[in-house]
Amino acid sequence: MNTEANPRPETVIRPMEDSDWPQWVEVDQEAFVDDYSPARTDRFKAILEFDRTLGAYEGDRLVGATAGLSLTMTLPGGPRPVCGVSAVCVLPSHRRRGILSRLMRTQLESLHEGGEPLALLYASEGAIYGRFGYGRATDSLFFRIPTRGARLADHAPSDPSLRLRVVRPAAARDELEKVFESVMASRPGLYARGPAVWDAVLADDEEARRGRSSLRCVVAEDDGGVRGYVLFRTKAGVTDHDLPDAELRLSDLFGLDPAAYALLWRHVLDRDLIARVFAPNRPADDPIMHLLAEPRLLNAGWLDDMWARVVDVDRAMPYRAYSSPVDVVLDVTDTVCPWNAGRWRLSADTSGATCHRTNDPADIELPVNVLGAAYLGGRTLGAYEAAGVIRESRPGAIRALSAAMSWDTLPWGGLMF
Ligand SMILES: CC(=O)SCCNC(=O)CCNC(=O)[C@H](O)C(C)(C)COP(=O)(O)OP(=O)(O)OC[C@H]1O[C@@H](n2cnc3c(N)ncnc32)[C@H](O)[C@@H]1OP(=O)(O)O
Repeated sequence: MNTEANPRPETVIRPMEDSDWPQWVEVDQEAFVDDYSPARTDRFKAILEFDRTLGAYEGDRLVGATAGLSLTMTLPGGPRPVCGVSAVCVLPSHRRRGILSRLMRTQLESLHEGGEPLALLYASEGAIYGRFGYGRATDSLFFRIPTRGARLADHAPSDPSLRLRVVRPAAARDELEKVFESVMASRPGLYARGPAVWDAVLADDEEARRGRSSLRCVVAEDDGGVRGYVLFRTKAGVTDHDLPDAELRLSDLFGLDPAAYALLWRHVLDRDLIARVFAPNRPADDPIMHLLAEPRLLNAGWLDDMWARVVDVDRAMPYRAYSSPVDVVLDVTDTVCPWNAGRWRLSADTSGATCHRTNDPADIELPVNVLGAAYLGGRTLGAYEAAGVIRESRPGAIRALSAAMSWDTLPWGGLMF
């Protein structure tokens, strides 16, 4: 018998419907402590797929939610469908009652029953998702480069056939999309941007500006067409002594080749009146690190980028390519998705991989998070061994798995979803 004076209604997890949209916006705004303009709300809605959402309901009242996005992401070996997890929120009055846990488990069960074998997300806080089997898979760097003295080294590539063109971003949209589509396959983690995502990238209302200039675009091109582009905003400023103190905040910078890439960096570092270039989201192996004559001027900082979750070990491990041959028995711990727990033989070489249940003795014991962390190719597994997170019973097994799963170029998502 329930003896509480005001018993809590039962919380039910089910997909959301279009009519729940206003409630969702309210829960989201409360949870993220933010107010959204109608334009931003519309952009958010356009990216969502209602049949891939889950809501936590008390009666008809929405108190928590999550969304799955059908993304095509470059994995080691090429672009594949994956599930992007986004818009996770629980009403502040209902937090720490296990609602997120139920949403996460239900989402993973439904992926297990017929979805993609890999889920990825950007975390609002790094301490949340490890408990659900996600591993930190990609890193991003931020640079705060004082432009005074920041020049490219003499070895930086250049191509006299290249020229710059200042253009309104919306007018160059087709060309930007083409450049992005061409570079996407070159880096694990980059994912295809559909029309709604491009709308958001190029959004230029007051909320998108957040106190900065309108979105600017410069393309690098030759007679054959556009070979790269940069998108940025600026924040005007002068010092007390009337010296230029404006900041240029970079969003996208993509080049199809080293010369176009270098020219775009040259340009942003050399704009008149700009005192600093702030590049808040760059890959961990950004080539600019090898191009600045004085690399210390990068003033780099380091953040987590995407977190990855292997939904099904047997489907996910052959879903990507491998850099070198490996044959190992993995003993996986996974309390959230028990179907993954136990021993699996992973056999892979550069032509493909298989992953099957086995009773053979384990070579490596590891939590499922580490498979997610290493999945996109950006982790060396020796560090997890040194941290006591994984163990080998066959000498050399961890090194072999690490070499096989690592990938050149390092993974990076490029744009939060
Ligand atoms: C992919 C994305 O969308 S990331 C965005 C996530 N959303 C936000 O940050 C918005 C603001 N926060 C919220 O909406 C909520 O507080 C959430 C979603 C983070 C957590 O929801 P809750 O329903 O409170 O989580 P739940 O009660 O299931 O907690 C499960 C466990 O995670 C822990 N946990 C929850 N949130 C956090 C956090 N922010 N930091 C550390 N631990 C956390 C809980 O303490 C609990 O631990 P336990 O199992 O050891 O007891």
